[in-house]
Amino acid sequence: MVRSLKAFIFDLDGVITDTAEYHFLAWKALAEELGISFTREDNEQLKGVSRMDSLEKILELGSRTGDFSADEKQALAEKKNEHYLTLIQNITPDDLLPAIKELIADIKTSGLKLGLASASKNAFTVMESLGLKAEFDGIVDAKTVAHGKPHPEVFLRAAEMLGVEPEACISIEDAAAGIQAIKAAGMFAVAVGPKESFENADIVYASTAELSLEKIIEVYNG
Ligand SMILES: O=P(O)(O)OC[C@H]1O[C@@H](O)[C@H](O)[C@@H](O)[C@@H]1O
Ligand SMILES: [Mg+2]
Repeated sequence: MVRSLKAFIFDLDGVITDTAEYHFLAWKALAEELGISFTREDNEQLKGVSRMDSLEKILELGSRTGDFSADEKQALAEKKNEHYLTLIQNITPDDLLPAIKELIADIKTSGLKLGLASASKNAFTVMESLGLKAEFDGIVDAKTVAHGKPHPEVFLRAAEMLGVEPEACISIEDAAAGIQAIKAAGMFAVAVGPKESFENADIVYASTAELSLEKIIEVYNG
C-alpha cells in the first residue's frame, strides 16, 4: 500500500540526544538517597514514562509506596528534577545522537514536516540547548497533555499541530511505552534499541547511527 507521507515526529530523550542517560542518573541519585536499589535494567521500565509515574515505579521497587504523602512525593519528584537540571546544563548542539543531524536535514530537504512529542516537561529547555527549537514545525511536551505515554495523546497533538493525519506520520521512539503510544495513535513506528523490546514497532534499529530516511520511507511505502 502506498500512503502519502507528510511528517516525522520525534521523541526527544534517548532519540535526539542522550538525556535518557541523565534521567537514569538523576533517578539513581534519588533512589540511593531513599535507600532503594535501582539498576539500568529497572530503568528500562521508566523510559518514556512521566515524572510522577516514574517516581511511583521506583517507590514500588523499594516497597515504599505507602511511606510518603502526596506532598512528599511532589518534593521527591522535584528533587529528581533538580539533579536532572544540573546534568543537562551543559548540553550544546554537539550533543545530538549519531545520524540525527543528517536525518533532520534530510527530512527538511524532502519537504516533510518535523514534530516533537515528548513526555518531558523539560523538552523546550533541551531543544533550545540543542539549537533545534526553531527547526521544528511543532513541539508538544508533557506540560500541555493530560495523559502520558503509552497513551497516544502527545503524538496525536503533535500531528494536529503539524496539520497532518496520523497515518501520514512516521514517529521515532526509544521507549516501549512510546512505541505503544505511536501505534495507538495509528502511526508508523520506528524504534531505536534492542529488537526484543519492541515487538509492535514497524522497524527497529539498534542505534540512531543506523537511521536512514530512504530506508524508513521504503518500508513505510511497503
Ligand atoms: O521529568 P521530565 O523532564 O518531565 O521527564 C519526564 C519523562 O520524559 C521522558 O521523555 C523520559 O523518557 C522519561 O525518562 C522522563 O521521566
Ligand atoms: Mg525517549
